[in-house]
Amino acid sequence: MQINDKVFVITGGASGLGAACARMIAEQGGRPVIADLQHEAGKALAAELGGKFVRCDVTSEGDGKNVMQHAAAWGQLCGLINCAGIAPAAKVVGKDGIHSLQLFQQVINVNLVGTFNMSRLAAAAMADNPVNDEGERGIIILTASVAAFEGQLGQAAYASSKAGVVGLTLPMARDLARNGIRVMTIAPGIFETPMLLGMPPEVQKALGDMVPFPQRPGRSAEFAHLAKAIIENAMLNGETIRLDGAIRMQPK
Ligand SMILES: CCCCCCCCCCCCCC(=O)CC(=O)SCCNC(=O)CCNC(=O)[C@H](O)C(C)(C)COP(=O)(O)OP(=O)(O)OC[C@H]1O[C@@H](n2cnc3c(N)ncnc32)[C@H](O)[C@@H]1OP(=O)(O)O
Ligand SMILES: NC(=O)C1=CN([C@@H]2O[C@H](COP(=O)(O)OP(=O)(O)OC[C@H]3O[C@@H](n4cnc5c(N)ncnc54)[C@H](O)[C@@H]3O)[C@@H](O)[C@H]2O)C=CC1
Repeated sequence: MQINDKVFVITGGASGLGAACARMIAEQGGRPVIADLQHEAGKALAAELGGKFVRCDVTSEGDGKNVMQHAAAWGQLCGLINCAGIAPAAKVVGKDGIHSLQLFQQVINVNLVGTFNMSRLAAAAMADNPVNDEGERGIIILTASVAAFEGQLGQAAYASSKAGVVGLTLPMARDLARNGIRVMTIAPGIFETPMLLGMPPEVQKALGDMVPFPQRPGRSAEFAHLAKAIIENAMLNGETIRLDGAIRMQPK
């Protein structure tokens, strides 16, 4: 799929990995539409990149439809990159007592249901595109996490939400093959973003030290680099790619 002059929606695009993807799309001559809750950061980045910002809660059908309408009004929507996500931590039974059911539902709702909501709406919008020389109409990238495979202590909600994203990848790719839309997932390891930097320094160091090589957190531009490769390689479909420096997370 070509990026130049095409519209790409990036959820969670106001920060971290999503912001890096919005920047990559702009650098490649594409038209990034940043869909995020963070109004100020989103508008500022959109202004810097010559993109657009649409305030959006990915769990909202109305917000998602509004994003796709803005995208379609700007040009040909050819891609969606789902980066919106939250990562609260709580043990099933911890010093503060039993894991909140509401918290579990919120994490699943944002990370899994929100990803599905935006993906189905983008797929419907892209299904009307003319095909390119590969027969493609669009590309959808989901963001999981290594926690989908090695969730740590306190990650019951987060890890299961990300395992759900991994599980969504192949059936959605199978469903959308007839529409010429590919679906791929990136499972990042430890990446230097506000989400990670919000953790205590000792936790950040412990995680960074777990990475065999390179022994450091990933950079957001490295995530965007893989997203670009996925967009441009028509043979990548229905799979989850770990981007993690060979980390295999320990219990804590
Ligand atoms: C303090 C850290 C804050 C973390 C904030 C979360 C931000 C997450 C951002 C992650 C970005 C996403 C990146 C990604 O996708 C890739 C990754 O996943 S990177 C890995 C990220 N890892 C985590 O997020 C780990 C999350 N888990 C935790 O932070 C901790 O497990 C948690 C804060 C949930 C609980 O910590 P803990 O200190 O162990 O508190 P506890 O409540 O479990 O226990 C403390 C202490 O209390 C006693 N106790 C506990 N349970 C009981 C019990 N049932 N009965 C009696 N006593 C109990 C006991 O003395 C405990 O001490 P221990 O040493 O554990 O015995
Ligand atoms: N930073 C890391 O180490 C890793 C991050 N990830 C995942 O990558 C994705 C991006 O994470 P980061 O860039 O690190 O985090 P971040 O916190 O920097 O960015 C997440 C963005 O999502 C937005 N968001 C949250 N809930 C939303 C909602 N309901 N609707 C719309 N936007 C919403 C936030 O406003 C924020 O701008 C997340 O899905 C996260 O779980 C996965 C593995 C590692």
